[in-house]
Amino acid sequence: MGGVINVLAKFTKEGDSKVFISEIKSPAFKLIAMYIGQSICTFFYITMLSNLGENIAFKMKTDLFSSILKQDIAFFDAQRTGEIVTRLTGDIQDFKSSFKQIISGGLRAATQIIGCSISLLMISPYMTGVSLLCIPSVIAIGTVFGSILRATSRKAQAQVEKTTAVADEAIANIRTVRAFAMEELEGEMFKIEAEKARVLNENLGFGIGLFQAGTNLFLNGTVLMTLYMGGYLLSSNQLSAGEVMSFLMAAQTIQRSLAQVSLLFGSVIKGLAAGGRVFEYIKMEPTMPLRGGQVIEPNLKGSIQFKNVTFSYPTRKQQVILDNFNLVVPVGKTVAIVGASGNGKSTIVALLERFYDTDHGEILIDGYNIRDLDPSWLRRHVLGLISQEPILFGTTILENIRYGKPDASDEQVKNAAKMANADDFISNFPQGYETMVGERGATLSGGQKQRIAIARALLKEPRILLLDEATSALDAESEKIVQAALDKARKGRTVIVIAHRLSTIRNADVILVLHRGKIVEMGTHEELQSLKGYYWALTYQQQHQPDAA
Ligand SMILES: Nc1ncnc2c1ncn2[C@@H]1O[C@H](COP(=O)(O)OP(=O)(O)OP(=O)(O)O)[C@@H](O)[C@H]1O
Repeated sequence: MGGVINVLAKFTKEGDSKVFISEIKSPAFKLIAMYIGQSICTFFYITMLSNLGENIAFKMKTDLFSSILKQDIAFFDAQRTGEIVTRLTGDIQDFKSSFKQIISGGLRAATQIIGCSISLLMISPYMTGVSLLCIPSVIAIGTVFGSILRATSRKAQAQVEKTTAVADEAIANIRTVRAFAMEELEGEMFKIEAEKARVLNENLGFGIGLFQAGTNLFLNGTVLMTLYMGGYLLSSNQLSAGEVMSFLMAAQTIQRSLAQVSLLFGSVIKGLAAGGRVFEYIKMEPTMPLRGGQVIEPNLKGSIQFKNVTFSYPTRKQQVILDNFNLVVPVGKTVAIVGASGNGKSTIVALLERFYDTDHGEILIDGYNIRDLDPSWLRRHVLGLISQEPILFGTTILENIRYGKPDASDEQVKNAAKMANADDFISNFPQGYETMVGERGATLSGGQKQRIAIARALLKEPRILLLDEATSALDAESEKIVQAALDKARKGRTVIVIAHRLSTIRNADVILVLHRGKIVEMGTHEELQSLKGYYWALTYQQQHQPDAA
């Protein structure tokens, strides 16, 4: 009452009203300033945390993708696309969310624990020592539990990867799934894998729940112990009531913060496992780098030699595909390779492209061992591969052809299309070269896709053309048009043709018959016919069909 009277008395004196108002205003202003300050800090804190998380995720994503693109073809033989894509998407997302949660929750908890521990120490070092005894125990339990749960988390994420791979394959091959009426079975297969992932994730949740419950019990026990000890120290006059109260308040804040830390435990587990999976791929070094090695200027001429080549695929080492294989293709000549299915014809092309390295022997182009040449340069400037199933990208025809030479002008693209007998049908589309081809070229016929693929390969003006069953998937009519395009493309180039159809192989300079990784016959069509051996047997049926040749 006296205070109020004193304040009112101040009013009576002229000029003192300003002092009074400033006394009232000053705390209010401080409070408002504090609130504004807090909002600004919150804004910066959230924005910065979000930026940090996004930048880390961006860096991981780009590093991971470029690392994946660099990997040996053998890596892709062993992994399913869906599994690889899960690491790029799901794992990085998990890592990012865990990272943000750990930083935001962890920072708050850590500052509270440190601040309150200092207050506790100042009030009673003895009681502090006893109360904080629990922390090392929580850390010890957390470490043991953590390693067990991290393994479970990795298993769960690997299972999610498998589940995605099943879905990815079914969606990518939806026409085959539909044609075989396998929708229900695919759905069932997905369910089985998803079920396994659910169980593993539930186990993980169970483990995390157990850890959190145990930690909470432990922490609450510590608060009880503090109460008991505080009562004892109060009754023996070693601490005042105020000190005990302050101690309890600070101890409870620590307890709440530690409970918060234990809640973050799940995120730490998930984040570490997801990060581990991402870095496993980022750190992986391919055995065959994309770049590095000799670049021959102006260009190679294109003679090819396989010298005592022995090769097995890395994923199936016990099966020898080429055994001491020898082959010479002079510059500008066309060599056709025939043989029953599975005899290693496509393997020869894969080795020339350096998708794999030979186990023994060497492959030479113009006398240069291809291991000494820059692989990217070799693929971009020397070799042109056209395979049975041309893969186009879901963009325009123009961009698909330009894929062969990214800096090619529209005119060069058009010329390549003309050489591939593709310009006519492209120009007949309402949007011409700007026509979108759909995913993997789904909106084009087989013959049209193949001619775009030929144009794409011709655009880079390769010295060597590798035609791996380039016309096998086409009907007789489309085959004729594509074959005419290929005949034009062959001129002035060294060509290796792998084919079953007589019409494709009979004009080759030399025909080789491959049997179990070895050349068993070699000669022109007429020479091999007269031998009445493997070649004759392979082509017999076609010769007796009127439209085959
Ligand atoms: N990526 C791979 N990983 C493991 N083995 C493979 C791989 N590609 C092919 N093979 C195996 O290598 C052998 C030769 O295959 P290749 O494709 O070279 O035969 P091909 O003569 O071209 O057959 P086709 O005429 O049927 O195309 C086959 O037994 C095949 O199963």
